[in-house]
Amino acid sequence: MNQVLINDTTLRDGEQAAGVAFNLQEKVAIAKFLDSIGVHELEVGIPAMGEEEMRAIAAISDLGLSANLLGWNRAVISDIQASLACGLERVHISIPVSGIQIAAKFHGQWRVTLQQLKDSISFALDRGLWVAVGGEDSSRADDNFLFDVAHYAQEWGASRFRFCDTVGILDPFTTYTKVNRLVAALMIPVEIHTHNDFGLATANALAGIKAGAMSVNTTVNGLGERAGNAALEEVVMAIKRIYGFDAGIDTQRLLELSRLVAAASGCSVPPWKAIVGENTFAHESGIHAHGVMQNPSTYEPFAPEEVGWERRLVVGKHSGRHLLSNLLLQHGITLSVEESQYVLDAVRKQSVQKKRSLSAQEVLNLVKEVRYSHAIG
Ligand SMILES: CC(=O)SCCNC(=O)CCNC(=O)[C@H](O)C(C)(C)COP(=O)(O)OP(=O)(O)OC[C@H]1O[C@@H](n2cnc3c(N)ncnc32)[C@H](O)[C@@H]1OP(=O)(O)O
Ligand SMILES: O=C(O)CCC(=O)C(=O)O
Repeated sequence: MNQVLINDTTLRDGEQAAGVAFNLQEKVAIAKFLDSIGVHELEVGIPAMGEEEMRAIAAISDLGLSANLLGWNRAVISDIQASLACGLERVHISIPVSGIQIAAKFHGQWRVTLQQLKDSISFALDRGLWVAVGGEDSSRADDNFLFDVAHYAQEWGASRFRFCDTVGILDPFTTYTKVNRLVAALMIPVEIHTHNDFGLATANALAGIKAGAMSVNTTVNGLGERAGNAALEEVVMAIKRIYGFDAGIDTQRLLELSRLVAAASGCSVPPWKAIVGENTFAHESGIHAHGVMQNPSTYEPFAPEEVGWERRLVVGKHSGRHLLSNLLLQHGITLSVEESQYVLDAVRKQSVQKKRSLSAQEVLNLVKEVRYSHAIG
């Protein structure tokens, strides 16, 4: 792996998640943050949506960020005009490539589809824009037709072709095969765009990269249409830690970024969410906590600080003696083996009642109660 460009689409596909609506300030703040941690490219929105969206995109365009900025467009001249009016220098032009999409959007008239693509690419190029093309629903397209469209896009002057698994129906093996063939057939770079309908968006994004895609679409927290997209934090950490490739992103700020997008989108992150979920570096189970206290690598794939977290050891239903003693020692308390077992039994009972792990103070209260009942009992 020599190069992987991260083209983050939180501000476009991320915002397409039902119910998510960023305002101008939020869009600007997210764009600035992504840029500041080294994300290479940002798909900043859809100018054709109208004046308000155009104002937000123009405001991002005026920031003078280091990241390349792309506006998303249909193969429609007025969409490209809207992108130009925002001051963008790069456009992504999307065209459906599967039979099902062409039937629904172009009454099955694929020649008309291609003509619209040709006209919009040439309109954009004539105005000095850098052009990328997206094959919407590439994963369900007839392979020969997909190749034809990609070749035409290349011939007509596009600088990149996006392979889209629009409804998230591929697995990593098929993604690899399909993307690899496309990469081999084209001179221009291929980008991989995946969806999470079967929970495979990140795995498929990695398969696309392994197959030779030079750039990958991500969204923060995996936000996006339906079940979302490949998560930025997952893709960046997976290529860093599994493939040993550093994409140049400041990973220590991934948690802060996740929180910014969670707040702006109103979509909270589940505790078990990879990389940024609250439980990713929390240990409660006795066997795990015992191991982590000896050596954190026993149960952590990398150090929490690498993504902005701190490790948490919490006492709860599954905890054991070692974790309990560790907590109590910090408060100057040592228990006998027998006392520890009484306290652990009480912790289990209370955790089940409260349906959570316990705070340090709650554990200390249980210690007092156990000691008192045994003193008088
Ligand atoms: C897979 C994806 O994520 S694609 C991106 C999806 N994102 C969005 O739709 C969010 C932003 N969209 C919008 O704000 C609106 O849909 C707009 C402004 C783009 C268009 O709005 P409207 O003119 O009201 O049309 P509407 O959304 O109802 O229908 C889409 C139209 O675009 C056409 N269309 C869809 N994709 C394409 C394409 N890639 N190229 C050309 N035309 C297309 C449809 O055939 C339909 O055309 P019609 O109006 O002639 O029947
Ligand atoms: O860029 C494109 O062509 C469509 C991208 C997209 O959001 C998708 O296919 O899911």
